[in-house]
Amino acid sequence: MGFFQVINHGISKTAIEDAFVSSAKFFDLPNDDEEKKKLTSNDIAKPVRFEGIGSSSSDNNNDSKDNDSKVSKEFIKLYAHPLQDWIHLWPDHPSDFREKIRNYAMEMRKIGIKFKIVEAIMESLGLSPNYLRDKIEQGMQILVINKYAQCYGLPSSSTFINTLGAAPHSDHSIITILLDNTPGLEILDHHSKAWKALPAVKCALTVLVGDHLEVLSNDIYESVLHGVGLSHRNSRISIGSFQSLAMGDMVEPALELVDQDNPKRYRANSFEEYLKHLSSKQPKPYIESLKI
Ligand SMILES: O=C(O)CCC(=O)C(=O)O
Ligand SMILES: [Fe+2]
Repeated sequence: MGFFQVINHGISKTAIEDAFVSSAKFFDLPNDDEEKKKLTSNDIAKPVRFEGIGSSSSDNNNDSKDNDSKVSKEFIKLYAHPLQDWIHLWPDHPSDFREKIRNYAMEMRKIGIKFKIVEAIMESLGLSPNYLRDKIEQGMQILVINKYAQCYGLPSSSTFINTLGAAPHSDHSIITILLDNTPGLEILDHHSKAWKALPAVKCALTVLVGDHLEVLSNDIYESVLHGVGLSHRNSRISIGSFQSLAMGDMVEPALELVDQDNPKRYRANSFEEYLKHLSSKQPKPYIESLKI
């Protein structure tokens, strides 16, 4: 279905809790706070940027204009690898933001790349566990911290079809590792074509298949359409760690997965190209634009 959940991952509870507390403190700063004002931008190419509630751009490639107008979330996007290139651009208050978010980013990188997740995915495809290892290690990591507004007066069964937190989209990444402080993510089940709420497993990491994994696996893995509804119960914070190759590195179907019966289904493309696609505001989802 394009995602899996990981438990017993060994990431310290403190690192996770600290990242959520520090993120909440950032979002709680008043909107005319200097730091927020300085980082506010809807230029998607910016390595660090904040967007407050009600703005009209989005980092998701197939949020439609109609959906955008209803979206009720704010977020901060942070390039996070190589850390030393970016951390000085991150907010420096709340005073512990850089430290706590850096720790979190490093934990996500460790579990995603240095340990088993990417390796296991490569192995499951019949590729060497080290496939693209160096490129992935030197690749990009982007953190997106989202805060969804609490929405009073909603029926408890409301879904994002009615009231959007994040419009349906797939991520551009190879994988995205997500954590949230309250449930809300829904995914489209390819088989039944129904939207389903993700199982709420305490402390589980949710790993989403991104477009670039669909490409490199030549359609064995399919990236997952996902979105977020708003809750009447409480506001929600989620932190996604997007793992990709470097900006200009080309991603294409692994040659080992291409033969006469399984021709190449996608053209080679890069993260840089994805950004261009986003800025062009084409309605076509990025992954569709890559299909041969
Ligand atoms: O908030 C979530 O659970 C999902 C966020 C998301 O899909 C994204 O930032 O790309
Ligand atoms: Fe996403």
